[in-house]
Amino acid sequence: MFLHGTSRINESGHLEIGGCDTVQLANQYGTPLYIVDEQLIRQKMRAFVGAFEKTGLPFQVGYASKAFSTLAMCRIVDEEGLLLDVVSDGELYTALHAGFPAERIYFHGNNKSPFEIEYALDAGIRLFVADNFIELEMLQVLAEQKGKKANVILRVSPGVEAHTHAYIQTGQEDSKFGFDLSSGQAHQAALQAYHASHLNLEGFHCHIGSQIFETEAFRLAIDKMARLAKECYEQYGIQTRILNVGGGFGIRYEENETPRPVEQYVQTIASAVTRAFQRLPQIPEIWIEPGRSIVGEAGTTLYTIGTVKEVIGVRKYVAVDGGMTDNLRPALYQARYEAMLANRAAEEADETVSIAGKCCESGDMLIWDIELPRVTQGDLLAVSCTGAYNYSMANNYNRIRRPAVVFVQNGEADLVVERETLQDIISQDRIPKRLLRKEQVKTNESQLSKTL
Ligand SMILES: Cc1ncc(COP(=O)(O)O)c(C=O)c1O
Ligand SMILES: N[C@@H](CCCC[NH3+])C(=O)O
Repeated sequence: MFLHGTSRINESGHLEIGGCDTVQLANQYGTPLYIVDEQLIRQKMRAFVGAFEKTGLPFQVGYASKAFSTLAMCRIVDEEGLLLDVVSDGELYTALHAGFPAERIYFHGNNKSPFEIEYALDAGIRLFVADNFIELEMLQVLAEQKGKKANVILRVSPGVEAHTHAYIQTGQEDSKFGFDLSSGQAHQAALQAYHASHLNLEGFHCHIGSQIFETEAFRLAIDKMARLAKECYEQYGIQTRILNVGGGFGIRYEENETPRPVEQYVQTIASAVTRAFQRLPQIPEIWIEPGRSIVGEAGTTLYTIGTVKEVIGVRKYVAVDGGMTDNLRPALYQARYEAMLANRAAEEADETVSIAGKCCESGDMLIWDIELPRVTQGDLLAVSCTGAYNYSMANNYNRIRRPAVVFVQNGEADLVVERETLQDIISQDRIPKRLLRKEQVKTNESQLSKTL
């Protein structure tokens, strides 16, 4: 397994992250356990900011909450001075509850509800990334009702196909996200927003997909967005003050993968924007909003190995105490991960096994064909690079409890999300009166009265 950030193999032959022995973490917090290397997160954020500072251009780095959102994470994003991208009332609530300043939060999403829009307007967020005509109308009406002006940038689908899994491509024309560029919808939306009495159009947004290794797709998208900005300026007098080019920068899940260094993505974006906007009155403030490239490599999931089944002459299945409930990505995108035995990290691999999850789904396989030392029940498996879209996509399939999350740094571990309890699993359930057994009626009613 490729070791990221502060991960190393310590003198006991155990995997250590942030100065904490993962075997001790497993004993203390149980498994499955998400371990997050706080120093690596901060380092990634600073790398984006530092790379932009070198360009001398106006910029803002945002963090896409969808990759991993908790109260503690919002505190770190705030301390590092980034903007925060949210896409739901839940992400907004988390941010505000963490004390994240509303004026650095902006709201994404292709189907924002009236409640979400009102909540965000009341909170006084920085802006909305408007996705479609119905939303523009809702924003105008709700802002007017509140006697406010809503700042907006328009999400545009630029018709650029990035080379990544089809389910995480978003910039192509046939997409559920954004105003289509080629049919003239984006121009029409710009005109509508510009003339709306309670909207303040500040610019444009595009996001071409996720886990992108090439830089060419970003350049192509920026060229198209600059053409849109130029046409809007020349035809309607609209000035583009912000150009948000999204996130999507690839990371190294497997040792043989070679994503570009952050500086290279930033350099490409900065020079593409400078060149493409040279005939316009001003270079817009460049925004990016990475998620995966900030938290992905910082996460490691620790599992306990349970059963082992050998299909003679075919394959050995090694089952862990989690699976598609804590990491949906292999089942959803055929995503590949690397792993090691955390308690025997220095030992040589001597067999090929496949790692199965514990859900009642044949597709619940975390890793096919991985080389490991001969495993036994009770060994600890550490799967690397699980910081992004793991905890945030975790679910309770089979009524499995979602794991705890610990942040580690300088030898200290802080529990930032508690493991769900069995009580949590039924906490939202209600039994209708007609299904209650006699002895349950009283308890249920007293519970209900407590909730009401
Ligand atoms: C609009 C938008 N911005 C930002 C992101 C974050 O992408 P990534 O985590 O690949 O950086 C996404 C997710 O793909 C997205 O849809
Ligand atoms: N959830 C996806 C990426 C996010 C897509 C959001 N536009 C993944 O795990 O890779």
